Amino acid sequence: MKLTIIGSGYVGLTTGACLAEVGHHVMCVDNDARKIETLLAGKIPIYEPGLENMVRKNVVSKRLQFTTSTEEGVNFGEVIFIAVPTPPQPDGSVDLSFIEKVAREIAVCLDSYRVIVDKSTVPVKTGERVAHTIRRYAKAGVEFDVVSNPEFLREGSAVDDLMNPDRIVIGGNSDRALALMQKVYEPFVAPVLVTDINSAELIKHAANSFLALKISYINAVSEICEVSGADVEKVAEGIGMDKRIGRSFLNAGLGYGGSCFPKDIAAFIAIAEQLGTPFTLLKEVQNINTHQFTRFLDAVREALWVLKEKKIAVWGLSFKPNTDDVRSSVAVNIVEALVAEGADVTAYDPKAMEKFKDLPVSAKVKLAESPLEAARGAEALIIATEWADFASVDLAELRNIMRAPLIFDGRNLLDPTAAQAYGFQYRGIGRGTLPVAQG
Ligand SMILES: NC(=O)C1=CN([C@@H]2O[C@H](COP(=O)(O)OP(=O)(O)OC[C@H]3O[C@@H](n4cnc5c(N)ncnc54)[C@H](O)[C@@H]3O)[C@@H](O)[C@H]2O)C=CC1
Ligand SMILES: O=C(O)[C@H]1O[C@H](OP(=O)(O)OP(=O)(O)OC[C@H]2O[C@@H](n3ccc(=O)[nH]c3=O)[C@H](O)[C@@H]2O)[C@H](O)[C@@H](O)[C@@H]1O
Repeated sequence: MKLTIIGSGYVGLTTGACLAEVGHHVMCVDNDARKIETLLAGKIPIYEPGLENMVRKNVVSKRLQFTTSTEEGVNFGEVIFIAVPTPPQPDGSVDLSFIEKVAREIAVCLDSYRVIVDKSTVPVKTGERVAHTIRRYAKAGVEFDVVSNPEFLREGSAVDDLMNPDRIVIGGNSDRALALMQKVYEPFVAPVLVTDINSAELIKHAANSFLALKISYINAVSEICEVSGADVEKVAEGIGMDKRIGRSFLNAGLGYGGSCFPKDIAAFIAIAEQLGTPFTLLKEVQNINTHQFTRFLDAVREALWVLKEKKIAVWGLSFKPNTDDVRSSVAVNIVEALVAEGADVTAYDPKAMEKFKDLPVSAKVKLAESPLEAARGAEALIIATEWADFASVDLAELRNIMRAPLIFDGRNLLDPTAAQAYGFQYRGIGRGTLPVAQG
């Protein structure tokens, strides 16, 4: 089939590459001319395992094309996916101006029947608005349908998530559109759930909010573990062994970050509020997330007494491992907080340092070429992202090059007993009452 994706960012590019990989002909559109130039030059603007090879291969076979022209894209695809940003507004509600603009842009180019698919994460009832907008701006008599097809990929494992999805959700009310959507997803081995548009839109916000709720739940438990001398890793294992609960998304840490959870939870709260059904549980999910971050920083302050001029190493800048994405990264928030208090921060990340350099705080942070170089002479080490490389660092060498042996492991990456055996004072998250000296 011929498919078009409008918005060649994280979701658009990975989805486009995977749809081409399974045999479709895909045209990715973006109004950022530099991004399209980069892609046309064979470079990938994001780091995602497996993506670069997949894009190259499908560009060579001409199944994947790039353009800045929406008109070209609308003429090309029978199905047109919208994958543009849906950022938060200051009050948490969703800024739908990108979606509305694309709807108008598509409308004026429509000449014959197209299925317009919303893949961006949008509030319930957005599909109805998109359909009205297209109807208003399109030539009289042109036929089209609007479908909701939310995306569930995770950054860092996007290719695998797209190629082997747990489910494909298609929300629509036209048999013609649903038949074309079934054809799009025919090559994938995954259950397809067909719903109305509103339910499909709601599934996305409800799923992300539930995952965030799981994280906040275990983070709240981690605080109880700390004061009671229990180990959250064991507690998570024990509750996760119940198949009804499951172990995934029960990793206690610094709280959830990234370009999706913080904005989507805020959005769902705003959506519920607007519908007159306040979702107070999710406000508590947010509160716990903030509290988890604050109490981690408090523990650092408590141990170091004064942060000003203290040399602190931070391992990890991306919001999670296996990505170079630093959008709403908790690791970056930690760096910002340390810098604001005058600490002398040296950071290292295997993939995210280039993108970190675009952030204002980077002007006040030194970047190292390896985890050990970042830790040289440091009075404390903070592990902010759980990159696998960090777990294999030689602890004896680390102990030798640090000025003071303090580790704050915000991701429970290291084995506390091993760290202590090498003379470190180790503080993880929810890992009993391991002491950290004061002053
Ligand atoms: N990043 C993720 O892991 C996931 C994101 N989502 C959702 O997907 C949507 C897109 O997110 P990302 O891909 O992360 O955003 P992104 O910011 O990486 O990409 C969006 C792209 O759209 C382009 N764009 C904006 N307006 C345009 C227009 N009028 N015409 C053509 N291109 C235009 C931008 O230049 C940008 O390249 C959001 O709603 C997000 O919540 C859903 C699942 C996963
Ligand atoms: O809508 C989206 O954009 C996507 O949001 C998340 O994916 P992503 O943000 O890429 O990454 P996650 O693996 O979910 O991690 C999000 C945050 O939660 C944190 N997290 C995750 C899991 C966990 O157990 N503990 C924990 O603190 C991570 O460190 C990270 O800061 C969802 O997992 C995807 O299903 C969804 O498609």
